Amino acid sequence: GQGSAAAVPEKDDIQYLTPVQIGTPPQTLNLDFDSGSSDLWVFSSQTPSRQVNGQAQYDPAKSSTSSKVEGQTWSISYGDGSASSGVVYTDAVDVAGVRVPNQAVEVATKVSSSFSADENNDGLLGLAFSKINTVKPTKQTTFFDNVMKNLDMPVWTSDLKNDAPGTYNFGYIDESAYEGEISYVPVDSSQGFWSFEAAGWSVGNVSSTAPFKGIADTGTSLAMLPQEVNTAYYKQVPGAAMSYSLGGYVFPCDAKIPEFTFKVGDVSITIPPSFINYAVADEEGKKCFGGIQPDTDIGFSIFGDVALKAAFVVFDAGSEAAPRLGWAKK
Ligand SMILES: O=C(CCCl)NNC1=[NH+]CCN1
Repeated sequence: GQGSAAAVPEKDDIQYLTPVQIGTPPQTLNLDFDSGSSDLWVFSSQTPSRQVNGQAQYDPAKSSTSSKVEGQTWSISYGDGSASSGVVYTDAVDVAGVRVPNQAVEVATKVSSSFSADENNDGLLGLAFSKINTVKPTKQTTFFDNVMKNLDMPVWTSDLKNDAPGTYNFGYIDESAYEGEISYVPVDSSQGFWSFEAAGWSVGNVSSTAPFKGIADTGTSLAMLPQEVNTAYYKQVPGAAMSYSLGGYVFPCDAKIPEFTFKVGDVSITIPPSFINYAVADEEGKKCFGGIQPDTDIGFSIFGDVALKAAFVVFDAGSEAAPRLGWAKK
C-alpha cells in the first residue's frame, strides 16, 4: 500500500501538522510528524483540563477498538525543553489510508506549557527509530515500523514547503516531487535518529568540504548547524549579532542576507534567504531571528524544517541492509 498526507504549517512554519484518524469510529487529530522522536502521543480525555487549550482530545472510551495496555507508562522530553507523559492504549491508526490496527497510542496525562499553549497541535507521531520509544517496561514500535511490511516500498518521504502545505508520503517516491538525482547517504541509527554525514557547506565565497554529522528532524523548526557555519554566515549579514536575550543570532529585518548551501553526497541543497529570515524577534519588529542557529550544546547538527523545506527527503529504512537518507533538489 501507499498513502499521501498533507503537512500543514503552523505560523512561521514552526511545525507542520498532519490529520490522523484514531479509533472506531475515527477520531481525527492533527499531529506533528516528528522524525526526531519515536512516540505517538496524543492529547486525550485523560489530559488535565487546565492543560488543554483548544486541542482535539482522543477518548479511548469512545472507541470500540481501543484497549488499555496495563502497567505501561511513557515520559518524553524534546530538544526544545518541551515534555509530556502518560499511559498507553492500542487502537487503529490511519494516516492517509495507511492503517495499523493495533498501534500504541500514548495518551497524555500531563503535557508541558508549550504543548498546552499550541492549540493546533493535538500530539506527535514519532518517525525516528523505535529503539528510542519511551514506553516502559515494554518499548513500543512506531507507526512506520508497524506499516513498513505493508508498504510497496519501505520508505516515507518529506516534501515540506515554506508557508504552504507540503506532503508526507508513505510507501512510494513521487518522481514529480523533485528535480535531478536523489543522493542517498548511509544512516547511523545507533542513537535512534536519522543521523547522516553532510559533505560540506558554502555561504557566499566561504566554503568547507569537511564532513559533519547531523540528523534529519522534521520536529525541529530551525537548522541547528556548527558554530563555524554560524560565524561564517552571520559575518556576511550586516548588523547580525548573537542575542542572548532573544535566544540566538538576530539581524536587522531589512538586511540583505545570503543563501546557504549544504552538500549531501553529490547533491547540493540551497536554503534561500527567505527561509533564513525566520521570524520577527523583537517588539519593535526591527530584529529578525535567524533560521540558522548554533548546534553547540547538542553534539550534532539538526537539519530541521528550515533545511528540510529546501529539499525532497527519502527516509528509507529497508531497501538496503542499512537505513539510508535520500536528498534531492526540488
Ligand atoms: O526533540 C527533538 C531534537 C532531537 Cl535531537 N526533535 N523533535 C522535537 N519534537 C518536538 C520538539 N522537537
